[in-house]
Amino acid sequence: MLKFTKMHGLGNDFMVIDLVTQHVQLSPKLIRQWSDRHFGIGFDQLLVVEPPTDPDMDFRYRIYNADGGEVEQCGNGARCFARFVLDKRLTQKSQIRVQTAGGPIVLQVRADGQVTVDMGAPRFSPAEVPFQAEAEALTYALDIGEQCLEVSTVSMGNPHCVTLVDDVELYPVERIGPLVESHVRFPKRVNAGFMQLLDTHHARLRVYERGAGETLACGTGACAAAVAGIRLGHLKSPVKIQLPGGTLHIEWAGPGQPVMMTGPASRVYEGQIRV
Ligand SMILES: N[C@@H](CCC[C@H](N)C(=O)O)C(=O)O
Repeated sequence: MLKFTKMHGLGNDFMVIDLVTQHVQLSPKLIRQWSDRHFGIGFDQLLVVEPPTDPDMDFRYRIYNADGGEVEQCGNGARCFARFVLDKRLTQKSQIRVQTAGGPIVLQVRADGQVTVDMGAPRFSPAEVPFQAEAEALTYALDIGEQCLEVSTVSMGNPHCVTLVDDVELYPVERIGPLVESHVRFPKRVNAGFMQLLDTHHARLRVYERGAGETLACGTGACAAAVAGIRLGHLKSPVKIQLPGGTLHIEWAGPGQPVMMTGPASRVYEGQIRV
């Protein structure tokens, strides 16, 4: 029997497993079975806690989308990761340094229970996103067949494409999201964010996530949207990003500086599954 914890960050939900004290052979097929909302446990991402391979880090954090693919980063998951390792007494540190495939991040659980994550510095060069473009620019014209979108691309460890829209509730995210997610100019596919500006410190966002579909919240998506809005001169730090599942607070001092994300992390239940 494999023990797991079901958690969520603003409704972006996770199965979290401790592979410091347990062992399981993961496969894309097994992850797809577990993620199924009718025949499995149901989640947007599987989060795995492992011992670090880098001695400067406290843990290694691995992330798998509902489609079974391993990805580089997950912001809402990072906050749940912090709660999980403290609740399971895998650490007693107040600042937790975590190794991810998208680069190191630092987690801090605050006295009010909210978690602040230093997500590292965003990257913009097309090669780092990755995105096919001749040169780096603030926006790019992305031809999706039926229309051309003006998009910003950002790597938060994982790839993001942010489009400004007039009304995010009315915007057809379910139709346009998949066209952006699997656009040929994103060789690793992309998380497609659609942002409506409200004022200089406040925006609404919906994200069609790579490998998971539209979720109630995307932490790295909120960071990427805030960063894109600041770079374009529409937003100023700190920024509140309002997602369908709730609000995240994002701070960014500018190029080369880390993005700080603050929000909640909730435990739903403890479970075990036969493997
Ligand atoms: N929900 C996450 C992002 C999860 C990974 C993403 N779908 C990807 O493929 O990069 C978040 O909160 O950041």
